[in-house]
Amino acid sequence: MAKYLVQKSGPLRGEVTISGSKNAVLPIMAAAILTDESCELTEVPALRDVDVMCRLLGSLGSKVKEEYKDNKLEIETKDIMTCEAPYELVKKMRASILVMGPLLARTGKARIALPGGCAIGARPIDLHLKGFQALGAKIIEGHGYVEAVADKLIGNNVYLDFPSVGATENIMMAAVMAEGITILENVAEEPEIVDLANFLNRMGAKIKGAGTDTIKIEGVPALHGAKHSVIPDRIETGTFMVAAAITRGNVLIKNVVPDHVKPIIAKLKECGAAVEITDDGLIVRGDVAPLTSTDIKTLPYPGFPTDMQSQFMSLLATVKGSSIVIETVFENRYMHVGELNRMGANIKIEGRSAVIQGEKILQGAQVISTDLRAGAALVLAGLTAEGTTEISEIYHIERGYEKFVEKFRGIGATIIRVEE
Ligand SMILES: CC(=O)N[C@H]1[C@@H](OP(=O)(O)OP(=O)(O)OC[C@H]2O[C@@H](n3ccc(=O)[nH]c3=O)[C@H](O)[C@@H]2O)O[C@H](CO)[C@@H](O)[C@@H]1O
Ligand SMILES: C=C(OP(=O)(O)O)C(=O)O
Repeated sequence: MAKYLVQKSGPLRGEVTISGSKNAVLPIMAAAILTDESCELTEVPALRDVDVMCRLLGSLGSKVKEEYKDNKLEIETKDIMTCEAPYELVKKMRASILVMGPLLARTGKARIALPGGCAIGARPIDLHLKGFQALGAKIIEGHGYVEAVADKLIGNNVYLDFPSVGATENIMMAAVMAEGITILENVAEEPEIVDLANFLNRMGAKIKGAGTDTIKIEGVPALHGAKHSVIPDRIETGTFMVAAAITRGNVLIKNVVPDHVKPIIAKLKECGAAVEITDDGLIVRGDVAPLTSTDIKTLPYPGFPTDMQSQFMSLLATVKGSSIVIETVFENRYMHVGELNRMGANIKIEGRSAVIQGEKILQGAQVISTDLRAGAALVLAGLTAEGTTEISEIYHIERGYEKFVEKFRGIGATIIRVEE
């Protein structure tokens, strides 16, 4: 099993370039099976999750040409060989469920292993299924699998109980070739939804309103191949922004969309960091003033992203004053707290809230990365901790960060990956 060894690193300085977005590329890859023509994707991050999606699409019948060196992917799905996403792949990556909408749209059938919960919450898929049902699909559950079947999908109005990112994407992909008009209300407004809608529209879909709470889809008979460049990863951006602040450094972060990280910019400024938007990207400085506490509540976009909660908590553990973090999106996203406390942080959990007493001198320790962002938070904490932080189960981190160690080393961090 591989591990990261992180040493206290002093102020990080220099430039880092952000990769394409994991959460945008995964649904876009799934959408590529909606056509029998070839789709070409660029700015594809070389990640474990992308690998799993390539394997899943391959098992469904796609020919996937990976040019990881150039961050390119070509996906061609002349025929769908099977409509099933097996447990073997779904258990490796929950986002495997995103093939359900496209399979249903293209073949009238999708059978997917139920993903179950994970380290951050129960994560049911009831809203995805309700949407498919509204479009005319019959849902059958049993033996750990869920199946959706429809002779024909027909446009309908769907109101989501919660603006779920995955449900918005899955239902949108199911509806693009349904007969008539579909109106999706109370949907997620994340930039990744907009990127997916832009890709689908390039394939010939008729989608309006992505990025707002209401999306209108006019069904079309078929989609064709398209080329698309994936948006930069706003969570990777945020992670390096916090890295600059927590080490009291000065880092230029390139290939970013500043609008996508507005809530992170706002919170870093509240803490006393300086953030400057330039033509080249974002310059984040943690060395201009003493950093102080702030409160955070995670919310669907454009609120503060849950995927940045743990990384920000590492920062709050080191600044002057006490902070409150409230996690409203996932019911159990505090697995990193125990590990941060083992490094000397003082964080108490009360239901969905965490109270952080700051200004702690963190100490390196052996810690476990329980999920992707928890792992990133431990790397950030390790950069300021006395001695060595040994992080295990880093496969979680490598699910979603491309060249993580290389990028950190490029701005002066002392971090190595070791194989045991
Ligand atoms: C691959 C991907 O894009 N992953 C992101 C996506 O996950 P994902 O799409 O799984 O997240 P959702 O927005 O669906 O989940 C948000 C909340 O809604 C609940 N829910 C969701 C669907 C459903 O049918 N029923 C239900 O109750 C979930 O349990 C959770 O509490 O958005 C999350 C919220 O921004 C991010 O943390 C993930 O990084
Ligand atoms: C929770 C995340 O991803 P996933 O939905 O793939 O588990 C994440 O990217 O932080």
